[in-house]
Amino acid sequence: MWNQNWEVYIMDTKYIFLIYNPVSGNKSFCENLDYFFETFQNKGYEIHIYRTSCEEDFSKALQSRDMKIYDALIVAGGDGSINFVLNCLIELNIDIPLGVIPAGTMNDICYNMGMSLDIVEAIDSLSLMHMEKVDIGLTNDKYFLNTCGAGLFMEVSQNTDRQLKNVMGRAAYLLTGIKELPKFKKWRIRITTDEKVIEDEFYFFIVMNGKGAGGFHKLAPEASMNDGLFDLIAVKACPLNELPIIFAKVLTGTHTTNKNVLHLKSENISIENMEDTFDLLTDMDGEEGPQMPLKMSVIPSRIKMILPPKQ
Ligand SMILES: Nc1ncnc2c1ncn2[C@@H]1O[C@H](COP(=O)(O)OP(=O)(O)OP(=O)(O)O)[C@@H](O)[C@H]1O
Repeated sequence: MWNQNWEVYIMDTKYIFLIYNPVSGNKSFCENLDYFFETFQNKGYEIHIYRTSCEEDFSKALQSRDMKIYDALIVAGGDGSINFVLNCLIELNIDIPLGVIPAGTMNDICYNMGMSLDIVEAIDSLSLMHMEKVDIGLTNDKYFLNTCGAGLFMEVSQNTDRQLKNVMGRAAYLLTGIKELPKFKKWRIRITTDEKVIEDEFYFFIVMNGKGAGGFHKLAPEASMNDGLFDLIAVKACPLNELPIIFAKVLTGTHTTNKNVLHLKSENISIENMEDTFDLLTDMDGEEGPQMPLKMSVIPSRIKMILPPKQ
């Protein structure tokens, strides 16, 4: 078919659009580009490619072509890259199956969706083109696939230096987290769900669509990306010596019954800052999120993702 730019597309060719962030993670996706081409070409796909050089490029990539010709959009990058693409797809009203390659540092989104974190294995799995619809979250006017939160450790991802991430990987987040410990403070917030209102002092809260964040794979052990619900996990302002116990339990996913942990499920959650004197930055899928107050809703089965086939 002919598109507006007078480029020729052949009707029965299958097309994939690949957007990759060359600086995500340890930059290793670039070494796997050839394998990506080999795998998809062998399955009969023609590949069009866009290399990002800044945040604005995700939107530019999707606006600069007729997305209707593509059978799928694949993003190679970290959680931030995936989040930018998700937001652009919805803002531009583009309905296309989305595949993700775990080329970032933490890759929480890929992990939560059951993808292998090995890039070659992830490419093999994507090439099977098994698709499922998943829920997404909306906070104020921004969308997320995995998390939205604020408080202790929530700014670590945004505050970690890119070069440190490239060289040290996940350990870079750990270093930044340790550096941020002395700054943390308790915070009075009001949490409103469809069922209840809770006002208390907390160290942090995180609203989860998937099970894990920040490399903690069982942060919301009961969460599911297709149950139409959020899982909120919040740690109350308890004595400091109780925090290590909670974090140890987070590793095994047994923290949700701890007296200092609030866990609830809801379709809609609002969070208001009740402090007069300070506000906190929010985090959304590892990037800076919207300003408080936050009004969050689940949008069930909103996006078709390419996922590993169920065994
Ligand atoms: N070519 C580029 N050079 C520098 N920064 C870029 C480039 N392309 C995109 N970016 C920036 O990369 C950031 C997103 O990085 P991304 O989240 O994908 O990787 P990561 O931080 O290593 O992984 P994760 O979020 O999984 O820990 C965005 O802030 C975006 O603006």
